[in-house]
Amino acid sequence: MAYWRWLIIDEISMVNARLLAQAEARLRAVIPSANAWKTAVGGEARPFAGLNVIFTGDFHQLPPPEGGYIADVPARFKSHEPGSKVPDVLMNYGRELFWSGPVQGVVELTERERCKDEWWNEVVDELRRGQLSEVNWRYLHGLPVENCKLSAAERASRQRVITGPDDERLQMDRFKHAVAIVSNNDARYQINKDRARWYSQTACTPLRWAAAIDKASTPALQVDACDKESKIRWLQDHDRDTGDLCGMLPLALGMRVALTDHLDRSPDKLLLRGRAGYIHSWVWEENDRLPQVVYVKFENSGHWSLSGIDEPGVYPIYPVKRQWHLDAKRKQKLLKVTRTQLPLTPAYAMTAHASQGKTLRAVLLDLNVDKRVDGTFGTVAASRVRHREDVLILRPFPRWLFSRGEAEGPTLLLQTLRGEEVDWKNYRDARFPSAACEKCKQVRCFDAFDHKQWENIRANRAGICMQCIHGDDGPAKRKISGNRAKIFCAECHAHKIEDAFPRALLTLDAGQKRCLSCAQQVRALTCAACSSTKPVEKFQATMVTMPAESIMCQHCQAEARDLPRQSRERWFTCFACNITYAGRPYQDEKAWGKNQRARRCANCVSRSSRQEDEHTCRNAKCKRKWQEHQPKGSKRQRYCPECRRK
Ligand SMILES: Nc1ncnc2c1ncn2[C@@H]1O[C@H](COP(=O)(O)OP(=O)(O)OP(=O)(O)O)[C@@H](O)[C@H]1O
Repeated sequence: MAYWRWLIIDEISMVNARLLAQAEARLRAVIPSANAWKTAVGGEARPFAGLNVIFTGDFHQLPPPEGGYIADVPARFKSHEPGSKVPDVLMNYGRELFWSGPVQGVVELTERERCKDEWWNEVVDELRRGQLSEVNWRYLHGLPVENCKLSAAERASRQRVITGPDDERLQMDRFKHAVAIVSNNDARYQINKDRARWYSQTACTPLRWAAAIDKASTPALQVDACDKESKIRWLQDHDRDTGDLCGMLPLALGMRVALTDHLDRSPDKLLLRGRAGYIHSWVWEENDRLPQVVYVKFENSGHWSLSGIDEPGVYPIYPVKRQWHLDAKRKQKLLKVTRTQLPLTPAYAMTAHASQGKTLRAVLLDLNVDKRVDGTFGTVAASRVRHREDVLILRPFPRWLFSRGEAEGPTLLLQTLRGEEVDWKNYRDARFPSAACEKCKQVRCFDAFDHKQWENIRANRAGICMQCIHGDDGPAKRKISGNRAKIFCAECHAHKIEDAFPRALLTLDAGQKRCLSCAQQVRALTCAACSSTKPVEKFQATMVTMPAESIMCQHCQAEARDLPRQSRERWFTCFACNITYAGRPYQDEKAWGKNQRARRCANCVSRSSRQEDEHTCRNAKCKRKWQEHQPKGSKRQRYCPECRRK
């Protein structure tokens, strides 16, 4: 390692930020300081100890399942508050290697070599951008497309979603052994077992099950979860949780299997994890749980052959021992189990993560995935083949799953690596609107205000941050779980999140909406009651956040309040904020005449009028509201103090 000069890391999108940080630190620790390239002119160690590192990959492909995505925007670009806490230091360090300088330069490959099918490449591109078009979605499903001028043959070739289990294309040779690409390991494990059974039936060859032998360590034996039923359950868990060894491994002669571990790294054989082959033969006594050895003939194996085995490309696979933990999610893992099993799995299904980087002869896709699955699943799974004819989609899928837009992190990272200027202030304003707290006067991000206070700010009124309300003991931030879709501001031409807009201005048509910071810059307003344009000082602060037809100057407000109730056709006083506006309330005609609570302005319409620590009595005859602080964890009182006494 002391003489290494180059390090090449492929599929960088799947390397997690924490692992990259650990690798970088390790290199600096092990490479001797005597190496001239390790230290810079100033004497400090260079990143990666001065090695030349080449990263290859595409950040618009799948992110790592855990450990932090390198292409996620680092915390320092998101926060308005200098010195705010970084959630995971190691993860942040790994990200910064890419975002702040050590990675210099980027080379972009723009030509597609794997697939020359123009239409399929167009579909893959749309999936990559998270903008699958309606037309292509309809073609994939074989649905009619308006004004389609394609030939019947072309349209048929574009229908990749199968019509059902009887679809003739499933009987084609290439799809009989084709691998199914799925989104998670549970689905992969189940499909592998089902298709192994199906293979043994269609090939008329007996299916045998190799059952893993699990030996629990003493600490594991002492916990309750180590009884007989649990051991049977372990055999059903998928192999990623159990040391990459299957619990029940179906085996049949001629069945397609893949390695779950690196077996032989010699350059002629390269029997690495994921390498597929067919079961050639085995040595397996009738009553044994496991075979003594399974011989696998590997695909594209060249001409090597082992001594004692005549047929080229055949390799003996023996059972191996691997350790796994019952408490794998804990930091200090204690409950160790040792499993003995063959390092093989049926090669009929793989996760999209495992497929990334591979070129496959034919694939079966399941695109009807959970909405939490990363949007890039589609592009990774669909781009493994050379022609559209090599893909079949197993069931219909909704278009919205792949039309949720592309992740912003990879695009911004690419801009940064290209050396382009990124407007970080604009980025922060669009995603993390901020405001000054009325009490401490510090500019805080919107999640530092509770919902009620932020609603005040959205209506251009004063708001107090959570820290000033609760002190150091209370929560400093609230959890934001709203819609993160961006809305276009007609004034500053930026796409911003909903929280950056006054609630009232969101009722306007698209193209007329104005964000809060643009609304605050308005210097003159026109009163809808007297039609005169006056400086903004002549209006209440909240008027800048209202649509033109609701704006009323202070003079007209005072006049309106002196008028009799009957004249309220042209103005109203909001029940929640007690401000008089021109026009009619946001509520529908029927409600506003009868129910004064419904008489709310567009800023207050969906805001709860519930006070902090306010409760409504459960007693149907009482329904009284009372205020009482009920700490978390204590028994919740559902009846008011008076009903409790009764
Ligand atoms: N210069 C080339 N000439 C001909 N074919 C090529 C060339 N480069 C790549 N290919 C073909 O494209 C296939 C995919 O290439 P490669 O694995 O390098 O792509 P990739 O960019 O890593 O894709 P991904 O990251 O999506 O897996 C190769 O298996 C090869 O068949």
